[in-house]
Amino acid sequence: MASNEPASVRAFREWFSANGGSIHEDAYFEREKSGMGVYAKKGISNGQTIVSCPISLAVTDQVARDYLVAVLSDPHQLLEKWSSRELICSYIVMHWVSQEVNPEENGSRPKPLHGPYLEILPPAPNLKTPLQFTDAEIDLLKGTNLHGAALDRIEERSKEWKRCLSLIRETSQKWADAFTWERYKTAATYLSSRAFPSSLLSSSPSLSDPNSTPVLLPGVDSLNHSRGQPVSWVVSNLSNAPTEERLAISLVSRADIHPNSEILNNYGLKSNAELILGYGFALPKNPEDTLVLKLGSSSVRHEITRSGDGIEEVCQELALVLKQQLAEESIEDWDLDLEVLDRFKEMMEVVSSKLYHAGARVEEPEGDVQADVRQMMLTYIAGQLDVSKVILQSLDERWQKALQVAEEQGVEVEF
Ligand SMILES: C[S@@+](CC[C@H](N)C(=O)[O-])C[C@H]1O[C@@H](n2cnc3c(N)ncnc32)[C@H](O)[C@@H]1O
Repeated sequence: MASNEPASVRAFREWFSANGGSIHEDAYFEREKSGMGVYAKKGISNGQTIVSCPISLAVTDQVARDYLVAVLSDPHQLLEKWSSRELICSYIVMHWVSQEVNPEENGSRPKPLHGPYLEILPPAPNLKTPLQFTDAEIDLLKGTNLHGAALDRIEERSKEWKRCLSLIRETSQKWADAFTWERYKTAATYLSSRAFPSSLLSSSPSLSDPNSTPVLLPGVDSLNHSRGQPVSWVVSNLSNAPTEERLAISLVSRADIHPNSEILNNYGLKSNAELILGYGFALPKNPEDTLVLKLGSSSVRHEITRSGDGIEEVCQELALVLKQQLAEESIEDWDLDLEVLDRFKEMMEVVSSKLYHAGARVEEPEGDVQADVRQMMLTYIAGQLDVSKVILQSLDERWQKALQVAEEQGVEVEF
């Protein structure tokens, strides 16, 4: 219950309410493996606000830029070129840096503002995205699409960290020494696993604004995900004043919550690849799983779903490739279909075999592999294999149809 909450949560609650935030009186935080979970002391009825965060408490790229401009020497030109992620990650890391490095070194520089919020976030060892994977864990992904995606993610973040570090070093070598890769990875994981789109924070909120940037909303981001959980994110005016600064974003439950059950959010429909890369967890039998296929040197990326959407587009691309290879030669439609299906099947046999091998390696891993990471990978690979089975089954059905068409045209196809 609230009185048994960890000291960090009590300090967060104090900071949050002193700055205009509010948390439902029957909601309490409990420490768990992934960080915190939020639970209901008593039943909470449909339509009630669970948590409300004023926009003035949000961690935006503007808040981060203002702080960095104030503390770094001559930062203007460089900071202009930083992405929202670089700004926010650096701002987060500077909380730890400025706390650790001699206060005299910091002089009269302003302090970052979100300390009590960062204190309730999961510590680095509890984070499980590929940024935290050991080499052995990354290697286990070989043969899956996630292997390349994980390596790309690590490389991109590492480049960002080096760029940010070089500017920090111009101000203070001690700061630069404390501005570590480990800390930058932690900040980047906080951002990928908790950010909301900035387009939500307007008096006319939207989820599909291409200019949207990531924003952290303390408190609102404390709820775990449940697929399909009915919730609303509501933008309201705290004081009836028509200024954006007085806006707050609230999470409202759209279902009755039973006593002692977890209060959940809904992060939207995401595949396990997306959940692992950004959040560090996977959902068993996730209906949003897709298998990504690319043909040879083609740049087209096909995402095949569990219901087989996307298979037809791969067939069409293969047919185009085959027609180009045949040049002037004429070919019956059913014959082209059979060629396409043959090639597609060959490709899927390679994909499935790689996935089976990856699954077998994950079943009996070698080296430094954590049990929960191994389980997450097994869940991901099972989903990839499910989609590849859907594809193979669809190819068999298409094959039978093409044979039937050939037969109707009086052709008996021999193998
Ligand atoms: C926005 S935070 C949610 C609250 C979080 N548990 C905390 O400590 O603050 C997102 C993180 O919570 C965890 N999480 C959320 N939903 C989950 C779920 N359904 N299964 C496993 N972990 C989940 C993951 O570690 C994820 O990166």
